[in-house]
Amino acid sequence: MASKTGTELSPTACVYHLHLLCGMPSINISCSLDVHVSTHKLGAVIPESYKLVSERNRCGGVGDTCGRVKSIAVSQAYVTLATNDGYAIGALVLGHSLRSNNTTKDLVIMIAPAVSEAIKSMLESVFNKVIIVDVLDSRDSAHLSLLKRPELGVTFTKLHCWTLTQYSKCVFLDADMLCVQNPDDLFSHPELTAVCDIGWPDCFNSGMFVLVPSVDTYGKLLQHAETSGSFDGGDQGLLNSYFPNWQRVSFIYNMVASATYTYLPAYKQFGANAKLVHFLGALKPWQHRYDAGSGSVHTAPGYEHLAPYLNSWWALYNRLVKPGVPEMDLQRALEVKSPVEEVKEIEDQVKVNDSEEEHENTCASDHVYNGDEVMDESSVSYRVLRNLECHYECVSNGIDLSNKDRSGNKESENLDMAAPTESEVQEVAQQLSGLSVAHESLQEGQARWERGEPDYLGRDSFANIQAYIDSKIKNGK
Ligand SMILES: O=c1ccn([C@@H]2O[C@H](COP(=O)(O)OP(=O)(O)O[C@H]3O[C@H](CO)[C@@H](O)[C@H](O)[C@H]3O)[C@@H](O)[C@H]2O)c(=O)[nH]1
Ligand SMILES: [Mn+2]
Repeated sequence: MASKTGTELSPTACVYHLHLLCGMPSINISCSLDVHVSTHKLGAVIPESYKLVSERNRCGGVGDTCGRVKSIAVSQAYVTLATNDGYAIGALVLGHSLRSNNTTKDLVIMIAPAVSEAIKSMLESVFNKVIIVDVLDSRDSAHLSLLKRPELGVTFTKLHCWTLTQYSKCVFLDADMLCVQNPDDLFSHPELTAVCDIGWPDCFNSGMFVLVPSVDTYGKLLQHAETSGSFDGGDQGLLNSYFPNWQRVSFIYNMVASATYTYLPAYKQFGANAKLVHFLGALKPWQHRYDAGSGSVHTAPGYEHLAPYLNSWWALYNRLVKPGVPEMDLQRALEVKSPVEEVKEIEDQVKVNDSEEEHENTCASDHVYNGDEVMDESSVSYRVLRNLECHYECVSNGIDLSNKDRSGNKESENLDMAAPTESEVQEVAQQLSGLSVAHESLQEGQARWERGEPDYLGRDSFANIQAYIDSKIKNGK
């Protein structure tokens, strides 16, 4: 607990003070504010009506024995959000990971009424406060569909964190984050401090941000949402347009796990400093399959680089969360959502070709990913991307496709498998906006990388680079 002494209380400090004094929900804080904002100073007599300060109040120390204001608790908290049981499980692991890294801050979770009783009581054992909030929804399907994440409208609910005026400062954390080192030094930063978004670094990623709760800011944010909306349909677009002068802190405070492989040397150099890891994207840690036999996570293809973090997440989950939640509730909470169902279906359908020789000459991957999504095998997009991926892998394996007759050999047979028409290719390339490479040579790939274009297909993943190096070594090149 930090405390402030010897100065006149600022209006905001008074708000905290009153919250601390009025630890009882029956007190209507808002109608008391006007009086106390202007009259309370350190040493001032606390009116009878507010002598409710209790020894049990964890912030404590606000009044002396004569009922005078002695100090003002300025407590700080990490805040997260879970509108359903799945994210609540994520939040439980996040909470444990913060505690196991010895945070000195309070932990607060905002939940929607949809969170089940069993999981709610588990949350109460980990978080200092469990607050039930109304779900705010942007209902902006147009923008959200650009993000391909229709479910993210509810992330507007995050805005409620500005109403937590009993805290002088908060750090909001997405429920899909994991603390790997103590990040408490974040609290020395002002509102609004955050980390660059990896997709558009002029924007911040709203998975972690430092905020100063204020009913006034909350109202203005809601107003901003109403008048200007959000350019991405979620909270991130709204917050970025409301806080254009945000301050940047290091990527280690919101290390987007899926980005680590796009700049591997930097990851190797700085990755060990990470304090908060963020499993951004459609497939969350609790949606990966954990294999109790091997004690490790079966990472979906394309997510292999996340294995160390996913294993840490599952270790905490297995040790501290799973034993405390009834099996039935857990099953419902971890109910695998569509992306994983699709992964399983595709995995079951695909016959993995183990033959070493065939492996060299044909495509190594069994699935096609567009970013986070596993695609429907029958779709045009699937066939186009499959074609691109086959091409890439043949190139990676040192197979020169440029002079081959596409109908007369094995690798080209594979390449042309269900080959899409030219217009289909164009259509999908357009859909992927920015991915204009139909068939890419290594040089083109390098140029794309140097232009900083997003690696939608994960072509530059470490696994692919390694396969390429291995094939070169094998071929003595
Ligand atoms: O149904 C939902 C969806 C989200 N959340 C909460 O909102 C957060 C954000 O959603 P998430 O699925 O983690 O989004 P990201 O994949 O991280 O996507 C990005 O885009 C979102 C929408 O702008 C931002 O909220 C994120 O911070 C940003 O990282 C979650 O962690 C939860 O805390 C829920 O409680 N219920
Ligand atoms: Mn997130």
